[in-house]
Amino acid sequence: MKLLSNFAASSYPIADLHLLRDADTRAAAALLAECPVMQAEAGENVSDPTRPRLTVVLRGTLSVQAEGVTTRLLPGESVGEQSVLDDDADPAILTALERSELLLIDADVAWRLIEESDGVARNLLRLLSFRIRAANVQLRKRQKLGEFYRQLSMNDGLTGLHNRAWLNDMLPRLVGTAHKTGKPLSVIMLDIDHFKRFNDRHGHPQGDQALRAAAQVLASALRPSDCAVRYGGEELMVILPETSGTVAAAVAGRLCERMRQASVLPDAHPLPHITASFGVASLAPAQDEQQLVATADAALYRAKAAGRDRVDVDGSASSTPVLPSAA
Ligand SMILES: Nc1nc2c(ncn2[C@@H]2O[C@H](COP(=O)(O)OP(=O)(O)OP(=O)(O)O)[C@@H](O)[C@H]2O)c(=O)[nH]1
Repeated sequence: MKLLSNFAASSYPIADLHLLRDADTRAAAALLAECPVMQAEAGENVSDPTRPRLTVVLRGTLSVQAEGVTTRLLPGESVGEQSVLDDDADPAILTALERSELLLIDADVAWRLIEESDGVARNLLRLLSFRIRAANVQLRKRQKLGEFYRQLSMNDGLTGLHNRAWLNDMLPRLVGTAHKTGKPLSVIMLDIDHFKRFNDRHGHPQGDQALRAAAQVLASALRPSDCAVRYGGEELMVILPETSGTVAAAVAGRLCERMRQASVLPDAHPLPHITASFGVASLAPAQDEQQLVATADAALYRAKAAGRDRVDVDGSASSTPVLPSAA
């Protein structure tokens, strides 16, 4: 930066400085008289990381970069108020966006301006209050964005169901709650039958469509307290809090039947259908979430081995084929 003059020798009126509006102009002029007026070139960094001070834009534009947010200062506006109040150097990066003229006010002069003029103190409070509001708005926006991305990262892009990351986060909590409250917790693992064959016959995009249809069957058949998860590939899972094994088996039977009836590719002739195999397990005393999933997986394996398109309930003697409904 190049020194142009001191403020007394410059032609800038005090009334143009926002911070000094309604201040006692004569007293302010006396205090500011020796403060330097500097010239900065476009792109020049004009921050001072060593000491607190006020920087007032007299001409040109200044960019202020702080905590990931960039703002522009126009003539009359200032930066560094908080650094003066904190008695600490301003961490913001100040860059001239064009050839600019700046008034630099050291912290001790800034304090005397505040102490000697109610107007300056009032302007400062207004300015800080405005900045707090702006910072709060930014914070709320970031929180919303963060929540949006968190939701996104917890959902499977293809089916819209919860994904494995969600499961890894939620299932231990649900298991913990079930053990603590003594209420039952059941899970259903299901896997689309012969899905490789479906893909080979109809194509991978149609396979994706079948997966979406299967997810839709789950989403439309469950209570709001139940959760459907894409466990991986063509394997899905349903979590049923406060649900006994008997009820979960009935739910699985209903899902098995609806899966068979689901309209997968409505425009295809003949209409392709999917079936799925289901394994049901309920949380046993002292069981953790991994053991619960492994138990449901074992039941699913038995349902596959027994002929697919059926439900196997852990602890029951055999897997149950679900008969087509009369309708
Ligand atoms: N279209 C599509 N296919 C997938 C996706 N994820 C996994 N698959 C396919 O699912 C098929 C699973 O095949 P397998 O594990 O052999 O099982 P399967 O053919 O369903 O046979 P069973 O489970 O024994 O009835 C593979 O061909 C995978 O490519 C997906 O996101 N989209």
